[in-house]
Amino acid sequence: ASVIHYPKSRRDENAVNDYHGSKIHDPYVWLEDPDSEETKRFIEQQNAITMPYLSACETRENFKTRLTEMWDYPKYGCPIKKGAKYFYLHNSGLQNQSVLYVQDSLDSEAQVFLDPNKLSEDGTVALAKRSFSDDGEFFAYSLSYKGSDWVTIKFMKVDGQEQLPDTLENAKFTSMAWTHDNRGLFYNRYPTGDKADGTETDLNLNQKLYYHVLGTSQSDDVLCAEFPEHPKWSTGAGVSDCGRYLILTPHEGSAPFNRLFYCDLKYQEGITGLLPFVTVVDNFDAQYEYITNEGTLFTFKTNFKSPRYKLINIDFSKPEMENWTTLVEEDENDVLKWATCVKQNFLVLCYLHDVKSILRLHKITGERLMTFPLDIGSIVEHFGKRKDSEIFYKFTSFLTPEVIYRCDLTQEDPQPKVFRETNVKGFDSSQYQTVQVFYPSKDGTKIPMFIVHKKGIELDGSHPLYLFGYGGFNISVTPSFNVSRIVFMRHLGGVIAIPNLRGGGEYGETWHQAGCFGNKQNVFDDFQYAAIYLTQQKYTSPEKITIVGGSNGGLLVGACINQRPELFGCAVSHVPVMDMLKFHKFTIGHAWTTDFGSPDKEEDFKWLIKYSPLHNIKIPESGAQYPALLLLTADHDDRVVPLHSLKYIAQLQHCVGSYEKQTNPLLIRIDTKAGHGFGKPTAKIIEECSDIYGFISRNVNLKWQD
Ligand SMILES: O=C([C@@H]1CCCN1C(=O)CCn1c(=O)c(-c2ccccc2)nc2ccccc21)N1CCCC1
Repeated sequence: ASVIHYPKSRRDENAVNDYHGSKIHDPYVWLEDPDSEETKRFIEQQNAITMPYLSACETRENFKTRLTEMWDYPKYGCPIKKGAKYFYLHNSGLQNQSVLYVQDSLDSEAQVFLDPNKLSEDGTVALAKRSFSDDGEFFAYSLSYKGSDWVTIKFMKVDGQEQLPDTLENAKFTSMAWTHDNRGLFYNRYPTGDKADGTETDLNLNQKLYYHVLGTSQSDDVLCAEFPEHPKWSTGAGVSDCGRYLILTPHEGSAPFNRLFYCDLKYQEGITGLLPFVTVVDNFDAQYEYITNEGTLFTFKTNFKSPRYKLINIDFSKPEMENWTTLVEEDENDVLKWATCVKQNFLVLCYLHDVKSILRLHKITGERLMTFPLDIGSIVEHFGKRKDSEIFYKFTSFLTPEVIYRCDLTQEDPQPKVFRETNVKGFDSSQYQTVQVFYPSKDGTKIPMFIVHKKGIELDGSHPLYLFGYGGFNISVTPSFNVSRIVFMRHLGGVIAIPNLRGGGEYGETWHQAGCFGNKQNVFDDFQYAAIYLTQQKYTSPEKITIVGGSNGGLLVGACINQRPELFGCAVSHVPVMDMLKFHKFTIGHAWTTDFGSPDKEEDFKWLIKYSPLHNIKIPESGAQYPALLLLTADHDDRVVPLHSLKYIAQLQHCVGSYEKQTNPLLIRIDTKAGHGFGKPTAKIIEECSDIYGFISRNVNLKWQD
């Protein structure tokens, strides 16, 4: 492979920080300023070697052509009923953004209601959240620009699809909850500096709850809740199904724990200032998620003394814990993922059983009525409200694009029916198979893993393998349909492996905690032992393995190539967290201490310094080298700011780039008008995928198979 000459970048040898007595160098600290000429030049120099390298990958164009063809299939969201109309998202195939349609009934002519593609020529304006007033008269929606977490809230009158002038800026991580008198809506805002466009790295603190009265200007919005003594708290709020109560559930971090307050809006003469809240739960020991209420009797989904979650009832007329009752007990194996009340007195509950979805119908009084028939896979979307008599849900799996089911609960024995089913032209799922295995990690813990591949392959160690991991924040990696992975299997002979690493939510809060704080190394071990297992079982061999992860999964990749470079031939790390000593200093990074711990605490620092990717780069022992590495980030990523990737690649190229055995490339791709991933236009996704699989093919020596 041609040796790459990496740009030389300034190292500030005076930049040293003291952490609990340890002196830690930070030579690329100057890369933390996104607006400096030096940082901009660094980015230009890196892209100047990366983009030509990626364009030269010979399979790239084949991959892009085939990916574009296969991607071009219609995608639908579940219909949602608002007032007397139905609304649903639809993408004809290659549109940059999905379009919101409206129809008077499920089988009547649909019209475009809101087309985000009209809001930018390159598709970088995305529709984030949607919120209809309870009677469906008004519609609020938030727009995200260039991939940033910042959103602008806009309003429409549904009849006549009339755009209203109201515009709310500086919202982020925001609720959008209408009062049932249609007078206005609750939302969240952060105080901002002079720039809040997603390229700034300023900390997001002191989120406040406001009430916007329709027809007024944002400067008149009413401040309803704030916690000046707790700057890290979020102030997300919701309005109860009956419209009478405002439920406030502050979070302090990313863990499934929140406080619980409410305000009885009935006794508010309008909303004119800070609201009086009644405290129900005043600690972060558990999560309480509003499901529904009947008068003062409230149902919550909780992990209080139930790590796999359960449903409880709290009567707000006597909210003390000793009066709480259990409506649906915690299951002894399965994790309760969501619950919704439909048709007044039914509950639909969705569980995860060994990483596969299960859907059940219960009476509102708790007892189970039936389990819906369902294939092996995931329920990824659902819609059904207390006042509706039907529920829609979307199923997907590794080899099933998507099926939307409708279940009409007015029937005696309700049977779900296929409402919409999409096929991908040129893809014959019968040629492939999915298996689930349970392999031992370093400490012997059995870890579930899905393996997807063409039927009939020889287990001779010859197959290129795409190993994807996440492992944190209580997020479950469940089966999903991914066209680029289908192309990798179909045209590059690839095998896909998805281990469900500790730190995720696959087995509830115990599984999550097993990958947090001082247990974080379990996540890296689980991933490394997945590669060892797949090599031992002769699916593949080390030089043919590509490990892939994004965000917290990008940290996983960074840590694993530092710790065990000899296990993998290639690595792709998307928008990763790499500086574990400073992550809490930028944007919303402070909320991640609930998984990572805090560098400001001595005990936590001791764990963090041991695996922090930026601080554990070294020449591999015994003649090994780093896998071929492609890092990806973007200028408007304000979830995980690009400085993590910039500092990591600078340090890696400096320490390892000129090591004579390091013939694998160590590259970074910095995109523009893009962010952490949410809302990315189809065109950008296809370009990025083509670059990634071209990079993998070139470094794992794959040939295109027609
Ligand atoms: O993106 C992430 C993690 C994991 C998934 C969600 N996530 C987040 O950081 C979630 C971002 N996020 C928040 O952090 C908070 C919040 C605000 C103030 C106080 C507490 C929480 N509220 C949110 C509300 C809606 C959507 C996202 C929200 N990471 C990037 C890398 C490491 C973790």
